[in-house]
Amino acid sequence: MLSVQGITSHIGARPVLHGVSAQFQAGQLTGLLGPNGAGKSTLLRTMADVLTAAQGTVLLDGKPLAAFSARQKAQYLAYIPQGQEQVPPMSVREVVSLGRLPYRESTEGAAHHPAVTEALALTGLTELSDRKADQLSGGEHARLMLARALATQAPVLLADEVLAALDPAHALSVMHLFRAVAAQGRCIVLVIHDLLLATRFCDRLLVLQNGQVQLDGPPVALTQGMVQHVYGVSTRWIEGACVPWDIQPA
Ligand SMILES: Nc1ncnc2c1ncn2[C@@H]1O[C@H](COP(=O)(O)OP(=O)(O)OP(=O)(O)O)[C@@H](O)[C@H]1O
Repeated sequence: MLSVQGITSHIGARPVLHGVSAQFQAGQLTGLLGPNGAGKSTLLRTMADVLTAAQGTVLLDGKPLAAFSARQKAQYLAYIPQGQEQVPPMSVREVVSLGRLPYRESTEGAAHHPAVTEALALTGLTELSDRKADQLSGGEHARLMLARALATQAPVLLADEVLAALDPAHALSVMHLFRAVAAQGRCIVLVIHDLLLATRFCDRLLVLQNGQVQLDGPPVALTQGMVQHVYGVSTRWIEGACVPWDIQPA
């Protein structure tokens, strides 16, 4: 559904990605892992067409991104950037309804579109629908951004560290939600630092280090040696999930 071929990126003179290639299938939840500065957000932004690579191609259903109009891309790709985005002084429901913009629905129609109501329910925001969006807590804001992305009904969802502000219950609920959304046939790429949740919930892990792919495979391929090599931490596997255990002595 979505693939990157030989992506090489520079930010200023600094090389960030070096010939990254990968394929992301419909119905698959991929965890994009790697240490701080590895290039995960840069790769995601390139796939979202926010950044243009110096070399390489991003293909959607086999066609280069450039072959799609801006509106087609907005209908096809939902992107949640890293960090807390400033939201307009609108209600939670109205901000989620902005996810319908690529379809040019009327403001009134969009606010009551079934996809908006469903996205609010799936992210546990129904009761906050009428609250001012700029008055939410960090975790509620993260779920709002996810709800707006889900309201697009885009077949590809690119999410950058959406779990960072979530408490354990909401983090688990969002991972279950991603699984359910992937089961509908959507393609999800999630930048994630939580090894336990990544190995427990993702179908596949793509691990970047210094702008290069270190691993592309199922969660079980993330061996203790690989984690030690990439992050410098020791791990234990508990019930099929990789748990960071201690920092390796330098
Ligand atoms: N606007 C920018 N100007 C200069 N350097 C940048 C810029 N954005 C990113 N970089 C650099 O590019 C490299 C990759 O950044 P990127 O945000 O892709 O990493 P990441 O893997 O997402 O990291 P993190 O886990 O910390 O979010 C880093 O060394 C970063 O400092």
